[in-house]
Amino acid sequence: MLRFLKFLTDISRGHRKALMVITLIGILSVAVSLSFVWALKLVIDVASGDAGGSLLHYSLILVLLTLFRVLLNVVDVRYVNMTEVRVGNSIRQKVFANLLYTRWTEASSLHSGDVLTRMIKDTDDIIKTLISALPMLITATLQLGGAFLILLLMDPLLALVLGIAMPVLLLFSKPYYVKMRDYSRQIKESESFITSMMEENLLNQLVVRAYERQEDELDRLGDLQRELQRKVEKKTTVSAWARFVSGLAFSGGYITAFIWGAWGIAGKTVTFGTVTAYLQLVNQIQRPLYDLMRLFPTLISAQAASERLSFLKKLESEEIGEKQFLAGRVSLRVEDITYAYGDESRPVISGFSLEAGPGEMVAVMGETGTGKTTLIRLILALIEPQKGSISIRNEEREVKASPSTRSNFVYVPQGNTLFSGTIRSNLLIGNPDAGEEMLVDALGVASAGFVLELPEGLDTVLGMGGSGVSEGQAQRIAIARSLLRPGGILLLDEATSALDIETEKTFLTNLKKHIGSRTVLFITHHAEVARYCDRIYRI
Ligand SMILES: Nc1ncnc2c1ncn2[C@@H]1O[C@H](COP(=O)(O)OP(=O)(O)OP(=O)(O)O)[C@@H](O)[C@H]1O
Repeated sequence: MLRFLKFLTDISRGHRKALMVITLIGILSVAVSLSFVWALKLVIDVASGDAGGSLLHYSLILVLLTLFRVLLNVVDVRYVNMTEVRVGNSIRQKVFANLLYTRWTEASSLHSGDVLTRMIKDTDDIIKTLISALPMLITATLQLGGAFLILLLMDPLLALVLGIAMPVLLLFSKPYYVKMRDYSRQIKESESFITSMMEENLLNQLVVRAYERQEDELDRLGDLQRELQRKVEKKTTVSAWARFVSGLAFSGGYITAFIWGAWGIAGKTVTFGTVTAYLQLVNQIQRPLYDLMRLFPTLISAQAASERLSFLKKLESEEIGEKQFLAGRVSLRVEDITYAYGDESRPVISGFSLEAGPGEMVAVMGETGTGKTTLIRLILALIEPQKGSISIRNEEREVKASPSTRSNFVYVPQGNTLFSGTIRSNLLIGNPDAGEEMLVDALGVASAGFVLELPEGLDTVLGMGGSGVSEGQAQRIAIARSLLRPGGILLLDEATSALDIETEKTFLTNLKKHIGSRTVLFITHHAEVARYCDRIYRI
């Protein structure tokens, strides 16, 4: 519980003033409601002759209080809605930023479907708690306390009789709390599974269709949904039982107050006004109690959500430090490196060395699974070698590869890595300041001149994953994007795998001609690529 409160305190930083205003509006509403009860009693007592004073005067107060209550409600809704959006945006920004800077090893082990569920659904639970549940917890407690105090002043015995119901409810709450928290966690896990499963299917639609897996996948979704339903049913049963007990207590309270009042009127010990006030007060005790009961599941769900979001927030970030950009002619040196993903007795790369200098094209070849992509990850300092070192140097200095030297590399990963949007916006990722001429030149070197022949040219809109162009075309746009980035070392991981031999040759000839003082490292299976290189390393 303490951890939950600490999480809420941290996450609400920057919004505490807004949350305080919402709580104050709530407190003001409570004060108005309690004053309303008092005014109601006076109006009826004056009307029935049990008290002196002006009926018009008290009626006017009653009307004004009603108007004020309605007005407060409108202000509250507006303020709550605006704060909801702001808090939601800020939580998602913080979590998303953390994810973008998380160490690669941790980030790559997360399932994006699970992460999205946490960022969307769990964040919603936290927002609901911060904006509605916590202020309501305060106002409901105040309303309960205030109404109880007035009742105590009016009729201490009735207040005590009704007051017994509360400790009974609290006694009941503990086992429910534990059970509901467990079910909430399980429900959230199930929701994550479902989102992950659907997301993976949408990403791999082609495989699903080609392997005619639609029915199987729908069955799998059905199983996961049934599992979720079972968990929700269990949670609902616990919560329904809690509602039943509390409902009995609340209704009992109302009937008690009503009969109490009727006997009081019969025995002439209380006035009509007092009985009306009793009933209003019981209502004002019941309502916050109902609210508190309703808050229970929300708070429990939010506690589970806070644990899941904390996990994302606590992922270890990379220490990027100040960027170390080496200008001019930059070379790369890999010295006797060894790397294992987990078990250090089974390294993926062992004692590997490599040199690549400015103006050189160097190839790293090896069978599949021998660690070529791992080498790129090491060069980009996404992971660190257990032994050996990787460094880059220009004429002035030599620096060890680290996240802060990443700006010196231009990387073309395997596969289609284009974003949805125009081809222009994809190219500008390489260099946001690139002008039209630079874009056209880069497309030329990458043998991607076809872009300019498209009806919309650079402004052709691509779908998710660059859909709208072929694999080979996407690869060439990705190469053009990389050529625009101002780093001294080009890392091309199977970057020509989807090109036909002629296009590949044209591209390699172009690249050799335009490489200038850049250092190029090819990861490749293609003998053709290796033929254009100055040196070949086997891994
Ligand atoms: N994130 C990871 N965690 C654990 N093992 C990994 C991870 N990524 C790769 N490996 C393992 O490391 C080995 C080398 O993988 P890598 O992707 O570097 O090979 P590669 O030479 O690039 O293969 P390919 O030519 O097929 O692309 C493989 O045995 C693979 O199973």
